[in-house]
Amino acid sequence: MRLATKDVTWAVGPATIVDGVSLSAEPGEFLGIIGPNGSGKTSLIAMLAGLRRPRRGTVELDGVPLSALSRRHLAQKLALVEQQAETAERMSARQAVELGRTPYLGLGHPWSELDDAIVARALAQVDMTPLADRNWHTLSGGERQRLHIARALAQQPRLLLLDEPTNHLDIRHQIGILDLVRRLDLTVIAALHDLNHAALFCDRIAVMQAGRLVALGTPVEVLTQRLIAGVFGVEAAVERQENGSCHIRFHATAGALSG
Ligand SMILES: Nc1ncnc2c1ncn2[C@@H]1O[C@H](COP(=O)(O)OP(=O)(O)OP(=O)(O)O)[C@@H](O)[C@H]1O
Repeated sequence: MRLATKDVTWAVGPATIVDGVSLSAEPGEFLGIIGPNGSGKTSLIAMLAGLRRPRRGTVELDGVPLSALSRRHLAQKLALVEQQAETAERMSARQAVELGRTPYLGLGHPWSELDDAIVARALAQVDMTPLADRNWHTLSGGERQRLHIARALAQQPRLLLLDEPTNHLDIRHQIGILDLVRRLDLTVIAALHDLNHAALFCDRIAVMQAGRLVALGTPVEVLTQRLIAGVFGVEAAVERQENGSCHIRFHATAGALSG
């Protein structure tokens, strides 16, 4: 499934938060979005998910404007894992994942064994089967994050939007989740903070700075010493890997936060 934006802009009062971004994610592609805190990644993802209406510009799924799709239809195509999604409900881990089946249920479509199987598979994919009956409120931040991802997988979308999906995860699960979503036959768009994860897993990377898209290309094209210094304000050496990817080595700089 292809998702494309044209000139999307979002503003709060006079402050432009996302400024004229045009990009596309092609079917099966893993597109990373990187950029400093406050550069507009979450705001852009909210527009890509149809949660926020652009003040200007369009977002299209396979050529159809998001605004033309019903919420139910959109939820069967596209799943979002938000950065800080919480639930106040008392529910088990499994019940949290079962919510992913909501867009498929209704009159004439009651819960079935197939739904059970899809939920069980999603729990297994994120390594949460052993904790499936635990109460949500007793789970750690990383376990909850993995359940959010399982809920999105249970939604069986064609396109997965992830806002910092590895937040809270230990290194094994960070790599495991990114590897999992890369292998699925899905279009994936993910905001990532770890530039080496972006280099390792993304087909292409979009770079946001102060609301604007300032670079878009393969990891090797985008992750240059110059771009990292210009956008993130840190010194780094970029090493080319034998497999064609790159690895970034950051230099500790005294007073990096003092501007
Ligand atoms: N509803 C809002 N009202 C006012 N300002 C907002 C609102 N939503 C976002 N912003 C501002 O817009 C800017 C972009 O925020 P956004 O959350 O999109 O950035 P981000 O790149 O995802 O940041 P982070 O890496 O910290 O998650 C920030 O300066 C934020 O304070």
